[in-house]
Amino acid sequence: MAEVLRLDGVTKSYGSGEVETEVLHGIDLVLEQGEFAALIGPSGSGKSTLLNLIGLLDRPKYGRLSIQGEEASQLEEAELTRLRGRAIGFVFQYHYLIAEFTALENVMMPMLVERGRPDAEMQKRAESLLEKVGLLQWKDSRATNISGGQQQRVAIARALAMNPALVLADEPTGNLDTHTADGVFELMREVNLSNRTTFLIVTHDPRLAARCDRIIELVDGRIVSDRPNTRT
Ligand SMILES: Nc1ncnc2c1ncn2[C@@H]1O[C@H](COP(=O)(O)OP(=O)(O)OP(=O)(O)O)[C@@H](O)[C@H]1O
Repeated sequence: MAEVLRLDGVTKSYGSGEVETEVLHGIDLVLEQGEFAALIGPSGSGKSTLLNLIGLLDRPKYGRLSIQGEEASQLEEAELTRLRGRAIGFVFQYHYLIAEFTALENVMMPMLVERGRPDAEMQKRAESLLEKVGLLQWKDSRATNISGGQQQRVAIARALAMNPALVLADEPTGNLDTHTADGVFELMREVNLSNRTTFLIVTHDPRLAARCDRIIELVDGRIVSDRPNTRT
């Protein structure tokens, strides 16, 4: 199986000198293509910090981190940005859609950033992604004129725009009611199964974690348990 992510002995500290505090202590983690994993743990255990490192938004203090075999610590900022854009999709608790843009334009954004100018192919791909998330008929609606669940579906379509190997989702259903959360979660699962996209999902919701294939638990900056979930 292809390895999408590898962390060896990754640490992260905040502050410096006497006030430096290590919040991640020697994280080892491998995610293979097609995995659907939950990252759980109490508030302050380091989940978002770990997601930021994996998402190449921040750098570890020590240790090695590679995405699709590319060792990130060796890369310059510009190369990191390129790797991030190509390999990783992000879904956050708040969707961060651009309010003035339509659903279609929001989904096209990552492709525009990469290629500079809109073209017909980009538009076709954005339309097919919106179709996949069940929102093609809303493509010309402004991001603010659709419901919270629909906004999060657009955010998922946007995360998939560059066909990433890995999607990092930080409390993707945290703002949604149970029914809508279930729909958004199902959608991520469908994408995982149909494209073999790897998902790492931070969640506080034990119901959702229980529907992932693997549950990784972080406590005080350490992985204290990492187990396959047999209940799915
Ligand atoms: N920018 C920062 N500067 C200093 N300390 C930080 C910073 N970000 C996080 N921390 C600290 O690092 C630790 C881990 O925080 P982190 O946000 O990663 O935890 P979390 O598990 O995601 O929590 P939550 O579930 O509440 O989002 C906490 O002790 C937090 O106070």
